[in-house]
Amino acid sequence: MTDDALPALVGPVEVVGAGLIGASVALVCRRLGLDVVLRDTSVEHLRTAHGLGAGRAATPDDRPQLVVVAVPPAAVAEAVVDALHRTDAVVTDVGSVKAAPLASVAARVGPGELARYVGSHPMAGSERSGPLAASAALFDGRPWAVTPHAAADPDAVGLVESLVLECGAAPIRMSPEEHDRAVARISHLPHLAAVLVAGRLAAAPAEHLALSGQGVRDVTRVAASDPGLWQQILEANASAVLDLLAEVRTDLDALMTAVAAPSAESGPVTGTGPDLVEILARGNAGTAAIPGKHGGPARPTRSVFVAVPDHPGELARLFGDAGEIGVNIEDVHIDHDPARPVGLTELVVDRGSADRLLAALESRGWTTHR
Ligand SMILES: NC(=O)C1=CN([C@@H]2O[C@H](COP(=O)(O)OP(=O)(O)OC[C@H]3O[C@@H](n4cnc5c(N)ncnc54)[C@H](O)[C@@H]3O)[C@@H](O)[C@H]2O)C=CC1
Ligand SMILES: O=C(O)C(=O)Cc1ccc(O)cc1
Repeated sequence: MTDDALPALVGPVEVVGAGLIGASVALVCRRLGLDVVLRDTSVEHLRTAHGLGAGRAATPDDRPQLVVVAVPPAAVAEAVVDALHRTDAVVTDVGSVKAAPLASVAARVGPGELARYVGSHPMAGSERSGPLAASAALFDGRPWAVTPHAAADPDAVGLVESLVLECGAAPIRMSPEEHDRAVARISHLPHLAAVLVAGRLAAAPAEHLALSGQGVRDVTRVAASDPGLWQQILEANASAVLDLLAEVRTDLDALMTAVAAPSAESGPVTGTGPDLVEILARGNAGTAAIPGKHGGPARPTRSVFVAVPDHPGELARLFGDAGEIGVNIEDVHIDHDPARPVGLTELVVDRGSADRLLAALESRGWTTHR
């Protein structure tokens, strides 16, 4: 999707750092037919990204319209400064933290160069890294923060928003400082919560782990991410993260008191903190507050569980049937039954369509679980 009021992205686009995010941006730009120039300190990543069709190696004659810096957080400022010195292109970066790299860039370039720099941050990715994990569909329907500083050239901001739209994402403009407070809450704290829960599993007895279901997988998925990347992200946003961790420490104390407190049936509740149900209900309120896909209000969904035989083509048949029944699948998770050659597939659908989907799948011979 493009916006006629914004400057057109015509290329060449230079991508510095052809890993998960950089190679994904590059694949989108190649799909648009743009000339894409790749740079990476890793010859292997460069070769892999090129082999995936993400672009070609840079030459001294290249004159990019836009440079996208997609290197690890601690290397962002240096790579942005280098791109501003080396080219007359608009320069953006996709780093997970915005204020500290901007301060470092602003201290090292002239005003004309600084005007061409507009930071940004796609709220999409995965626990994997490197070009082999890249996908042109990575940013589809995702929010992408665009964080201009006060002296940014409006055309440069517009070009970065054009890139975001071309990637299928939704640009959300905010200041670098507000962005950093926001991601501390919706990305960095959730990451640390996942890490703490997953850390309790590392040395767990095998017979405990054998009971693992979808819940523990949902809560811990991002804890599989690269520790080096996350060390850099958390160090760059330490102040906002520490503020939230202090609040969580208070919450944890209240939770321990509430779990230890006698229930209403077995005796009077002592203390003045929230009781367990209040704490659990606050979790409900928090999950309901997360906007739905495409930034809209959260739409109520329900999960429909279907046993899918472990044979080639069965999943495609299930999706085909759901399509014929006319129900949109919002999300999908697959769990493997350790005891049987089936996958338990969770289809997340609009709450109003769930009963219809269940009945129609059952009539087509699928084994469902309510
Ligand atoms: N992993 C994720 O899910 C997300 C990451 N980000 C941000 O995107 C940036 C890139 O992260 P990923 O793509 O996940 O990492 P990655 O490790 O997959 O890719 C980084 C690439 O940069 C290269 N590189 C390192 N230093 C370099 C330098 N000085 N010059 C040129 N190339 C260099 C590496 O060889 C690698 O190919 C980070 O700043 C991260 O904070 C943003 C959104 C999501
Ligand atoms: O895997 C996921 O769900 C993520 O949330 C990935 C992610 C990692 C770092 C970011 O700065 C943004 C997104």
